[in-house]
Amino acid sequence: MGGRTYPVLSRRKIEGLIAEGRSIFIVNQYVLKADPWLKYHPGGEKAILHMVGRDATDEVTALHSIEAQQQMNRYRIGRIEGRWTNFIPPIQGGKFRPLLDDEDLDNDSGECDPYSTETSSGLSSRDPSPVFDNAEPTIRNRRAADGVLPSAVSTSSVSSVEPDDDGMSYLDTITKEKTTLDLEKYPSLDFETQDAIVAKYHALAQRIKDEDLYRCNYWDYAIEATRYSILFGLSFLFLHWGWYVTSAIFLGAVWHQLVFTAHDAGHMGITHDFHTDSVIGIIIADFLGGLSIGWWKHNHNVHHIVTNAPEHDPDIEHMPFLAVSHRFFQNMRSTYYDRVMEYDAVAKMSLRVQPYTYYILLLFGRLNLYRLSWDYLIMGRGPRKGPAWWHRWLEIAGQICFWTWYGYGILYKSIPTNGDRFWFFLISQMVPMPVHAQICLSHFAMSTSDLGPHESFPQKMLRTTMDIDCPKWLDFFHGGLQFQAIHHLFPRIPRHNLRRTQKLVQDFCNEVGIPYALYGFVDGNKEVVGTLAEVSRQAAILAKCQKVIAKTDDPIHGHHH
Ligand code: HEM
Repeated sequence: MGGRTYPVLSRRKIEGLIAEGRSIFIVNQYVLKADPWLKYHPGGEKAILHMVGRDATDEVTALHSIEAQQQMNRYRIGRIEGRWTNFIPPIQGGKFRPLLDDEDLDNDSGECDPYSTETSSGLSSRDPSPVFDNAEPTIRNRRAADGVLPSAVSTSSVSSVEPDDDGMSYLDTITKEKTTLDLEKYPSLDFETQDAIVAKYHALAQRIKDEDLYRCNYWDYAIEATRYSILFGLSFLFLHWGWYVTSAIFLGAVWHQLVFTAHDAGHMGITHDFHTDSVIGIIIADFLGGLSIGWWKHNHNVHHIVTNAPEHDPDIEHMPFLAVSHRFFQNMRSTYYDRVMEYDAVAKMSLRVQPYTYYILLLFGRLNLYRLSWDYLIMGRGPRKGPAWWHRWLEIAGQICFWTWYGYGILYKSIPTNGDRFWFFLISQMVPMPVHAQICLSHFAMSTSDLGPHESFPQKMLRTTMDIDCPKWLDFFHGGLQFQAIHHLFPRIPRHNLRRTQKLVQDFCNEVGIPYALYGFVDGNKEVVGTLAEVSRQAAILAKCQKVIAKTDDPIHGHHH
């Protein structure tokens, strides 16, 4: 296929194809159409849909093996000339104008004015829809690029807002304030700055390759396996002796540790071979832990692409129990779950107390994961065709195996009384709680603002993710999640190489002027609880606004001054 030449496709043509429902994105200046592949994609449909209309080069390179990238070449339908200006993908609400039969496409060379407030493909005089949603963030970026803030808002206080409507202007003000803070803190979104960041990110990727940081040292996993075996062994020994609580604690500790290796395997970060790492992941997650790695990957793949976007990232969608952004007060529609996340009475009550209930909820996190795993496997939400078709069946076998050894073997056969069974179950399920806290820690306190489609992949990852500073000897406890920002930049780097990668990433951040968020474990937790408390306060203010409106609107009790 190497020698094949592809036609240059104009921006207008690409827009028209997307308007027809085609899944088109750009990789290394080639135009790819993934329609026939969507059903087969091991990364799930949504991962691709979030890249439609965008230059996906960095996301695709970060998340795929070389073989997968070669396989992708089959879907090339053309190429582009010049720099691609990202559209907002349809799944994120972007609007695309269909091609008209008599439209003159030759007028469009694919070049565009990035700061045009019209569609950058150049509106034709017969344009059927002069209002073009995809232009909106361009307007915002123009302001950002000019150093003018998105709107004249003060960054000092949110409580000064008049409760003049149903509270929506209050929420808008917070959104603008948060966006303004990000625009001040992070490099400008103009093309020149973002392109320079991307060029340095590519240089960083090359350095990482040159230093052989993708090579997994299997001895590191021999140490992991030894640790897991000792913990498992102790759990069974204490079970045998009738020390049920102690046994449950050790079993919970194994699960806490196993999650990290399942995460590595899920990212193909161990052998880098899709099938081998998938089997490792299924053995660990399903056979030993009772959780579906397929469910987790389905979720996690999207999370890696639209990190911390309230409408799109399932990892921060925990309504009605928790909200890490005021934007969840707006009955937002989740594109991941395809449903409205209602801000209802239950949500209002839970959010009021969320800084206090946070850790308690995490204690039950694992029970929720069983529910989600079964839903995924029973409903067959994963790929049914393509290279990952058999994962579902191996996972179901894993679930049967898990409930045989854990449910029947331990809970029923080895433990004599119902009381002991209850405590064993509860304690073993709760001990892995720190892993849930560790997962939330990476993102909950970071920005949830949408800076539009022109923000580069590396900047977005670093703006939405934090790392945890810990001494080397504690690395086993954090299991690699302490290097989450680095992991988001390069998801396939083996976990045990992340500490070495950190120095390179720090240099990169200094060079391009992106702050690298690094907190101690305790401080990071304080940030998270602080964010939960802030959102909780915002909910209380909103409720107050709405009460005032309700009163003034009430014809009997209302009193207009
Ligand atoms: C026609 C286009 C595409 C093809 C042929 C393709 C192919 C593949 C293959 C074969 C895998 C399995 C893992 C591997 O071998 O690397 C995979 C995984 C994945 N793909 Fe794609 N892909 C395409 C487009 C995309 C796009 C546009 C995205 C969005 C960034 C994406 C995101 C992912 C993710 C997140 C995974 C899971 C990675 C993991 O398991 O760690 N893919 N893809």
